[in-house]
Amino acid sequence: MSTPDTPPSPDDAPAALPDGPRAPAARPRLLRPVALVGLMGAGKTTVGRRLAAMLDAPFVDSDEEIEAAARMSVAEIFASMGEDAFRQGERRVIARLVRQSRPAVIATGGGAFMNDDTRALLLSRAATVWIRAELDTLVERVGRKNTRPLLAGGDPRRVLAELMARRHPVYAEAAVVVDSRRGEKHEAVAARILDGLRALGDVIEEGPDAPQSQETPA
Ligand SMILES: Nc1ncnc2c1ncn2[C@@H]1O[C@H](COP(=O)(O)OP(=O)(O)OP(=O)(O)O)[C@@H](O)[C@H]1O
Ligand SMILES: O=C(O)C1=C[C@@H](O)[C@@H](O)[C@H](O)C1
Ligand SMILES: [Mg+2]
Repeated sequence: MSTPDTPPSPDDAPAALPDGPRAPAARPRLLRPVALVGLMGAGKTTVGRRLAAMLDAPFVDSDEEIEAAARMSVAEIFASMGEDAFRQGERRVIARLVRQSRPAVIATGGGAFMNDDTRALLLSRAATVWIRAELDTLVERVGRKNTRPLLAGGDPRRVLAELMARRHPVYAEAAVVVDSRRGEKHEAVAARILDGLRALGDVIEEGPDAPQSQETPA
């Protein structure tokens, strides 16, 4: 115990209470929107939701936003108004989403990045991430749901292979490329995207207690 004429010793400091209340660990914070691009089945929607939760950021999906605005499913929009009308709606929706005041994780529709205007906008205002997956993986994943108009009535493997040949060189313009491998959990893909975003340097602000990269040095 220290007295008024003895300086306090470090031992006088209150003992750390291991089980006492602590400030909650601050999460990394998003400074710019993140736009996920890639083919149908890559995981833009399902991985994107996990990534947004890790960043405590809003999650938005351009397909879901278009559906809400049109009060129709993507398949119904394609059937009743055609693909061109869908693409115009997609361009407008994405332009709105990247300008939201609070940066969000945006899952874009698989074809959105192929539009020159949308791609230019995303490359200038968002951190773009291509979630890349092999053909076999995509074919297996899209087989779980039959709501994708571009795959309706055709052979999904053939259609996806054609889209892959056309789109991969364009998706490759994204700032970050992350492979989504078969058997790897959504969370693992989201964590690697977070590492990629950190490496860009101007997308994530670290909280004081934010967990550091999961990557182990080679
Ligand atoms: N890493 C993963 N591990 C296991 N399943 C996955 C993974 N990523 C995606 N999936 C599954 O693949 C399917 C398609 O994923 P998702 O809907 O997220 O793709 P998408 O890129 O949003 O496709 P679309 O462009 O058609 O909207 C879902 O059933 C999802 O759970
Ligand atoms: O790859 C595409 O062109 C598409 C992907 C989906 O996200 C939807 O936007 C729609 O089914 C078209
Ligand atoms: Mg999706």
